[in-house]
Amino acid sequence: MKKYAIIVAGGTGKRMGESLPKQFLKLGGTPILIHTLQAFEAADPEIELILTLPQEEIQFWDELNIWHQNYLEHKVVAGGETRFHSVKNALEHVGEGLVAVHDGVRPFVSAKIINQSFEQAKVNKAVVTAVFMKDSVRQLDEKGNSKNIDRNSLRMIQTPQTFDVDLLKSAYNADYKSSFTDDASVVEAYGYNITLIDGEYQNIKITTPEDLIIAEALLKAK
Ligand SMILES: Nc1ccn([C@@H]2O[C@H](COP(=O)(O)OP(=O)(O)OP(=O)(O)O)[C@@H](O)[C@H]2O)c(=O)n1
Ligand SMILES: C[C@](O)(CO)[C@H](O)COP(=O)(O)O
Repeated sequence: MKKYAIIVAGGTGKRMGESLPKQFLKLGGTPILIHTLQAFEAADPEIELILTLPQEEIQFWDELNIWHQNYLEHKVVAGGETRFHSVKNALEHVGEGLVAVHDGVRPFVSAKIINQSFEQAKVNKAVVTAVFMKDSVRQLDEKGNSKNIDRNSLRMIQTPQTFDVDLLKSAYNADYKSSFTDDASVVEAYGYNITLIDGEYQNIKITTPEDLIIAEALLKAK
């Protein structure tokens, strides 16, 4: 079965607070996004890679690739206003089979998780990686009062999120809603059940400045 991966990197990284979008910041001297693409290549070189980027950064990315001699084959697609719109644009370049959607800023995804996601998606069609909560959690009401929530009933959701292509394309025909923070929320709104599989704590999303410090440490420990 043909395998695709949409690597979403069409954001601007506001929470990182740098002028350069965070996906291009360096980790061990190499841009984060190159680490992420290499993780998919290492997992299975047959996976067809589709990368979404902000339109205004496409030329910069070409130059970065030449500078870092990164010759991994991939198709570049302009991103959209939100992650939802970026995935929707990328789906136009995906044929039949299975597709993993992965955040470009999660460079520590392992080959094991990528390959397990595709294997499980052959059976369950909508497979999402998740880890248990480590902290206690409380829910706020409208008055600002909080109450404890059983953390065993919660999961922290990661990517890859891997789907049957026809299912994901059908789900993405929906109009955008602000509750669509990931692909699972889009597919669930379409009426399909999500299968959770174990993710990995090291598969962090680099979002705010301290994540870069953690990422450098994770890279050294690899
Ligand atoms: N219009 C967008 C917005 C986000 N993303 C991608 O979705 C992933 C997860 O999003 P997030 O971490 O929120 O990235 P940003 O939107 O760039 O960050 P911020 O919300 O801080 O601006 C990132 O790899 C990001 O580049 C995308 O492809 N297109
Ligand atoms: C897709 C995601 O990484 C799953 O945890 C997350 O929902 C992205 O959220 P963000 O608000 O765009 O960072």
